[in-house]
Amino acid sequence: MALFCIGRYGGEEEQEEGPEAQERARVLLQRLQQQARARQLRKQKEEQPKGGEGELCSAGVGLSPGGEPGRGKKKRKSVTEEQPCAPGQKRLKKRPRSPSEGRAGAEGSADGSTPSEKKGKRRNPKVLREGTEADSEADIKQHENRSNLKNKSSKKKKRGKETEGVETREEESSEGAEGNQSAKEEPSLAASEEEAKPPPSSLMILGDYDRKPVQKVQPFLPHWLAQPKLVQKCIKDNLFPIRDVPGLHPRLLKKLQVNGIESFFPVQAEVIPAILQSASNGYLLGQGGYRPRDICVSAPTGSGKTLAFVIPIVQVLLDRVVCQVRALVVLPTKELAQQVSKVFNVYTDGTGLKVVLITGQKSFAKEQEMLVHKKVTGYCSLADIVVATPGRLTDHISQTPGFNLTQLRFLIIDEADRMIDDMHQNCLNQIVKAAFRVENDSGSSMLFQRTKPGPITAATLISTDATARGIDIKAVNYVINYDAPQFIRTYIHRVGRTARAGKVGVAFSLVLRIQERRFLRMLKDAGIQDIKKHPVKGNSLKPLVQRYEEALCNLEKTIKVMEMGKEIANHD
Ligand SMILES: Nc1ncnc2c1ncn2[C@@H]1O[C@H](COP(=O)(O)OP(=O)(O)OP(=O)(O)O)[C@@H](O)[C@H]1O
Repeated sequence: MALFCIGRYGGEEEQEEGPEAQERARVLLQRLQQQARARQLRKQKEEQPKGGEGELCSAGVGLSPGGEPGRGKKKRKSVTEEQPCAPGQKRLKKRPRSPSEGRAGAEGSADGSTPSEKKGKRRNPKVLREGTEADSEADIKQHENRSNLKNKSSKKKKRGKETEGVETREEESSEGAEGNQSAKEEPSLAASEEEAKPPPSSLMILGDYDRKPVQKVQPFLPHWLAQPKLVQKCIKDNLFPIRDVPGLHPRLLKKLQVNGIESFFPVQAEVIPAILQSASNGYLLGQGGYRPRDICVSAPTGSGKTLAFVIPIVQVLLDRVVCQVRALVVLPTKELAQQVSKVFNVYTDGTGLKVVLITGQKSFAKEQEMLVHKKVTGYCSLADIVVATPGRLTDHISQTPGFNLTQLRFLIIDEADRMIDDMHQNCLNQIVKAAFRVENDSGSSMLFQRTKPGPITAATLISTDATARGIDIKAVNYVINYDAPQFIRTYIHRVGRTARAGKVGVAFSLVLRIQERRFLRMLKDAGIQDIKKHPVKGNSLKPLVQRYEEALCNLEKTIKVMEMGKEIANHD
């Protein structure tokens, strides 16, 4: 600010006042310089007995916080080296000057004052400086001391700044020369200020390095998550006759009936019309012509989530003309993908829509043949609906020429929570990237979270946690947890293999006495009641040990046979 004032007053007043003003300026300038020298001597005297430590402290004040040691030293250098330099003079020529300017500049130099230094200091954005050049000299020394210390620890940093420093120096030097001229141009103002109150030798730190309080990000739940549409949990009491659901295609109504479905479950009654509504005019559009809504569904295991997306997808694609991948369902395991593709096959049968399953159960080349066909005119899709596991899908995205997801209308991430748990995010990113490439702007995505099977023997499903989710096997009446699940989620996915689709089922959990308390508390916290305790005496289990071991041997053999069967299928 002070610098600005000096510059603004330059020239004109002096021209008006003529030689008198010039003389006055010269005298005042001399007085200023004397004062500065006196102050410098005083300071040196004061500082001498204190030794190095004291100097460093004061240098700390002189420097802006986080000081720029390299720059401080450079400035000093630039002052002596660049004082007479041309750029400053060139700039001086640019605007009209009073005759006094030249003299004042010459005087400044003669007395060892360093215009660029003065101006450089004043223009330091971090420090508002009001001292005289003597202060500047002292400060520069302090800068140097400090920079010497800092340089040891930050040589690299300094090197980086040197180039920057050179530029700054040049600029400061030229500006400094100008500033010096201006300072001399306005002796009366400077002098009167100087006399009224001696220039403070201290520096004012503006504090631009002060730590600003980090704003706390308030947790925010989007509306759809904060206020979800709740659906009835109890299936049996909340059935919706399929004819009452608006907008259902007669063809699908018939198919549903043929497959023994007369009523929709609550989640279906909610989701099916919502998706159909977005496609009511043949295009996928949301309300008011906006992008169709994304839907996130979280419903209990066995509540009918598969049909909730299969039915509307098939209906929307019924009228498609060209075969293109328009629906993609991604599931974490082959078994789940197989299960879902079967349901699609049931409802697309006789419609011309093609469903392709890509899970790695077949060879990569075979899957490529199922997905695309190469013609003279280019590739054409052989799939309308792709049901896939993430790994294989991403392989096709990157390696199958002609496999194109840009016409996608529906992206279903089934078992979304698990996909995230299992670190499939990277695959998801690639899928979404491919699906939402520029051409596709009207995509809609859905997240379905469901609750997987392992080796199945004739009548018993023996499942690990890794295979306990989502698999739908008809008429499973009992689930036996032969160890206590650690987490409620694991428990729910395991027991969810029974009591599906509103039916009843029973789950047994074998729990050691030491595990009992924790297990019961976990169920209670989850609101699971109706638990009956059946104490089993250790002795009564002994006769069963042999049978149990035999069963394990049989299981091992069965798994081997199944693995061999899969390998043969892969080679076909
Ligand atoms: N409206 C319906 N009427 C009769 N049965 C139905 C109906 N909808 C679905 N089902 C049957 O209910 C069972 C469970 O359905 P589904 O597998 O879709 O459940 P889910 O919610 O996906 O379960 P999970 O989360 O465990 O995968 C299936 O056998 C399915 O055929």
